Amino acid sequence: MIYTITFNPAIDCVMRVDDLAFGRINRAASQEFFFGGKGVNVSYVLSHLGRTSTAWGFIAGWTGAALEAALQEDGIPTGFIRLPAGNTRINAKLKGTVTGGDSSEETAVNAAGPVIDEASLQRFFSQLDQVRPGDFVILSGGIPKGTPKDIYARVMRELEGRDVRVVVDATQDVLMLSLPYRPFLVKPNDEELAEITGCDPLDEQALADGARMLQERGAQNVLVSRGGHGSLLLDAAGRLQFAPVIAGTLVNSVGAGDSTVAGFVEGFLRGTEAGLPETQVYDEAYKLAQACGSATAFSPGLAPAELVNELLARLES
Ligand SMILES: O=P(O)(O)OC[C@@]1(O)O[C@H](CO)[C@@H](O)[C@@H]1O
Repeated sequence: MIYTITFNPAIDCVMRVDDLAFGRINRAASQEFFFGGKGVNVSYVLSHLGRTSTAWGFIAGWTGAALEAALQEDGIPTGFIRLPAGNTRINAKLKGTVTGGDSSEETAVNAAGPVIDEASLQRFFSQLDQVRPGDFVILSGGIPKGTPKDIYARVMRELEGRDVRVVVDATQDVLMLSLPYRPFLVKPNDEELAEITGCDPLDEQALADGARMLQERGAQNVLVSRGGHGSLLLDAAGRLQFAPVIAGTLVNSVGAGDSTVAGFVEGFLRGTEAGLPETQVYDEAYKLAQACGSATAFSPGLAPAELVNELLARLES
């Protein structure tokens, strides 16, 4: 089983606004709602690829109830802990031109989200008893204010010795503190890696050094997404590869990184299930990761299966 864990899920309100300016009323040309948060997005992309995962994490209030109902309606099993107070956050994602500018940009305002109380955290830790050998646990996204920065590390400590592969998609201390527990995959983007290494901007050499540092500290596979510049993978077999971006038109970058994570996990499972040798398994995982990330970037929503397959075929040709 794959469990995605989103400590701070969100309803993403995506609005197209042209000539955006502070200090006045801006009118949106379009508005769409997506049920998200990083782990939830991973669950959605996995389901597009035909793989079942269970979405865990914390929800609150009417927004949380709406998110849970939507996932269930979309066939994604859930096991969220309901917090006693607050509401699951609504994140504003604005796309369009800013006054004075001529190119379209993406601006996000991510809300803080509800506080996770101690009793709910305890319930969550009891839930981890359900995780079995061979399972994947994907810890994705930011944590609400007041949640200890070593929370992902604590989850991993709890799962230690159970033959569980853990993926960590987090930033700064939350990521760094998880490394001694040997996460199967970490996926910082280049900006996050720059924050960690203190080296900005990162050229290819600095990116490679940063990835090696994360591996030396414990990560098994390190996948660094670089937006329009492609990505790099330092795999568990010690091979470093840079991949250029797949050609296409950017429609939406929200969730592209999460789609990359989903693709890597699904590709790893497909390769393993097919009995491929280790290095080929990572090659398959990396290709599907790229195809899924780009399929989301080129679509209004998350990685449609048809486009994923089309891009994968392009990478394989
Ligand atoms: O605040 P976090 O948890 O870092 O990021 C949350 C978020 O921006 O990540 C997803 C895209 O990756 C969105 O669905 C969501 O709004």
